[in-house]
Amino acid sequence: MEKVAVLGAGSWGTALAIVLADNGHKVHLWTHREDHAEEINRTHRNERYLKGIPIPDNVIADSELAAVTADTKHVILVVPTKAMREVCQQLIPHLSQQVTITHASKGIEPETYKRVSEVISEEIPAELYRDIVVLSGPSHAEEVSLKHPTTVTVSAKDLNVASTVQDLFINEQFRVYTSPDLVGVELGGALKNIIALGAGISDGLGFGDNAKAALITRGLAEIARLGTSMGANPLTFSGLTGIGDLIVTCTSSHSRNWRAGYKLGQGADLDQVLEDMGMVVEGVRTTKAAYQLSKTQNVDMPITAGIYRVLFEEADPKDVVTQLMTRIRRREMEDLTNILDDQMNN
Ligand SMILES: NC(=O)C1=CN([C@@H]2O[C@H](COP(=O)(O)OP(=O)(O)OC[C@H]3O[C@@H](n4cnc5c(N)ncnc54)[C@H](OP(=O)(O)O)[C@@H]3O)[C@@H](O)[C@H]2O)C=CC1
Ligand SMILES: O=C(CO)COP(=O)(O)O
Repeated sequence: MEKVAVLGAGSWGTALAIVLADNGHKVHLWTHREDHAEEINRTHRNERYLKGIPIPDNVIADSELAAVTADTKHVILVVPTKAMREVCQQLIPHLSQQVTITHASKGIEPETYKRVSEVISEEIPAELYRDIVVLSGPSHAEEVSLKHPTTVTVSAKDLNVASTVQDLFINEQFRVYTSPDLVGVELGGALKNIIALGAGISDGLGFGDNAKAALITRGLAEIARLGTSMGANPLTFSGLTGIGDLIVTCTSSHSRNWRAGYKLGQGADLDQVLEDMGMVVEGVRTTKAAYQLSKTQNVDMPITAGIYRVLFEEADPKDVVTQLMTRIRRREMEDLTNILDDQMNN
């Protein structure tokens, strides 16, 4: 059994800490607030982030990074992507031996367009870690903490290191696969949040299952287009971290992205929605990043562009739906039909 440091005591950090504790590991859960650590240790609950869920005794919360990281080979980073650079910088002085860094955050940094593993590798000197692993897939913290069956994927440049993280987390309720496609796994997890905002907007406008299915399917098409242009394997998007996470986030009221979208569809103001949520809604920043990326990569992403206009240009969601539905007529599998056309003509 290992000592594992989990950095970030929100819903996902706490749920992953519980999985690790269930596997017999000694888990040190870092929160940047001393009163939060004290409350978790006293009540064995994290009521604000995971209501009513008991936290096992082998999870110890702490606000001191030195104590959390001492004698550990595994550091799990689970803070919102916005906080990732800052937390990495705080972590550096406490890394006395080479660790495996796993992150479970889902986002892309606006302006730099960096994936989370790229942000981590920019901040933490390479000699301080073995490799950077991503853990992603369809996994709402609320259900994981209830031990409902869940499947996720881990990926890293070195698949042997990803396998050690698979060993750490896997159990009868939490099945962990490995994948060699780090780029695809990270991008699928980040980009699905944009489409989940769209699915929420669609539901908030009162549309039904047809619209939702259209968003999921056409959303996947544009995620795969951008992803492959950035070096991902297109097959990854038909897996857990692609379509799997897209389905769970677009159809579940657990999803903060879906819930934020739902309120926007009903006419609420974005700042108010984010304030009321009290938890991270990663899709907002990632929409900005993906919208910028679609331009630099010259990739058509009409749904992302529409959601960008709703979030940042005060577009009326109803008008955006009309614009999407009245775009120039297309063939459905544009890339596939282009290939077939080429084959027929040669
Ligand atoms: N929730 C889920 O089901 C899943 C979430 N994820 C991903 O996990 C990541 C974290 O999400 P989640 O746990 O849900 O987020 P939450 O909003 O539930 O919690 C965020 C946590 O991060 C802390 N935090 C925020 N800023 C900082 C900072 N600068 N330094 C230190 N700690 C900070 C918050 O502290 P404070 O309380 O002080 O604000 C809080 O403990 C996201 O990228 C998300 O997409 C992935 C899969 C599932
Ligand atoms: O990524 C998630 C489930 O896989 C959680 O999604 P939300 O951040 O929208 O709640």
